[in-house]
Amino acid sequence: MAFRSMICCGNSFDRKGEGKKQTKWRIFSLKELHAATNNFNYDNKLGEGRFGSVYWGQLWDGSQIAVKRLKVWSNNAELEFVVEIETLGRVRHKNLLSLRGYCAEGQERLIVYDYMPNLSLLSHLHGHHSTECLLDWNRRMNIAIGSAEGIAYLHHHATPRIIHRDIKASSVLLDSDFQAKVADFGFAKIMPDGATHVTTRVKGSLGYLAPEYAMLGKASESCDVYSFGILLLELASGKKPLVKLGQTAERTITDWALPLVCERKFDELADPQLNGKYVEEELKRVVIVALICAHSQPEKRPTMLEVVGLLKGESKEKFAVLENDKLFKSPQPTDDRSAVDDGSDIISEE
Ligand SMILES: Nc1ncnc2c1ncn2[C@@H]1O[C@H](COP(=O)(O)OP(=O)(O)OP(=O)(O)O)[C@@H](O)[C@H]1O
Repeated sequence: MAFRSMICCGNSFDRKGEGKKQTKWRIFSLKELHAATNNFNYDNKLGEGRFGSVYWGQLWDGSQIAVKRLKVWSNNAELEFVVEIETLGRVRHKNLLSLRGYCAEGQERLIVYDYMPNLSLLSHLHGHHSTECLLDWNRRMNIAIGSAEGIAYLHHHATPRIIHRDIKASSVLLDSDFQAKVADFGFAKIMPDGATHVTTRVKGSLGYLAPEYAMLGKASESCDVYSFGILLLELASGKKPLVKLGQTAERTITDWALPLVCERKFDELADPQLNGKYVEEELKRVVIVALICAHSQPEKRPTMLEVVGLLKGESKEKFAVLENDKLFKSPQPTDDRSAVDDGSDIISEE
């Protein structure tokens, strides 16, 4: 199927502008989704997550969709599913992936989204598209600010407020203009316990979990801020949240980045794929904000609204204070080194 290679580098791909026009929220029939996805054909499969598989599809009007077919559900949870999905469906922001609708027939639970032609940040940083180097510094900055704005909207403007709980590179999708669309918000909450491979208390992903969330299982906005900090470091450096140290050992991306920041070696933090083409001031801003977001003490982390201002360079005085935080003074006091231990050893990958 041709769509697999249809990576989109500019405006021209989205001929009809489907990605931009506001689509009406509605209920889909199973029959319609079968037709759109060629009966959930393997060739249409975009990928598989913990909660189910995602398929590319095309509706009768030509618009492209992504259909998430959930794995585990039971007949009697239909009402719960519909109520939660209807709530999420009302959340609209330019940097959030809108839900177009859903289908709940028999045991089937499906969620329909707009298809994002440039796929996820993960695929550009570490996956299929990482060698194509489509993420120049300007795009990365836009993605950083856009995704921060999307999450800030969930925390501060959505009613009820939404804690994402699973911010990571694969949850940030990219539209035809490489604008960030944060996906899967509120999703960890609506899935019944047992449908994920992590513990039933903690529904996040390895390497991105705030230490207090990993240990106590209590989600809050500041846990999202922590995960966002990890995502920012990943975006700037091209490194994974857990950096390999030989065959078995791993260290967290914050453990790797913090000493470099203390020694002001910002050039060593930049993704080599950028070939030195980045704006130094912005890189420094992203990395410092990232490490403050990933502070071990939740009360030291900024809010997402503050993060937006900092990334945009609007809060110069606040940034000057952060830059001189004791976290960035070399040598590292033991307390602050633990800032970067995400406590992820309590979660198994299986
Ligand atoms: N709207 C979309 N447009 C394009 N690709 C999508 C869309 N939604 C999901 N995908 C892709 O489908 C794949 C599976 O997504 P899914 O959200 O189920 O899992 P995940 O986020 O990769 O992992 P997990 O859910 O386990 O945390 C990913 O590669 C994702 O990039």
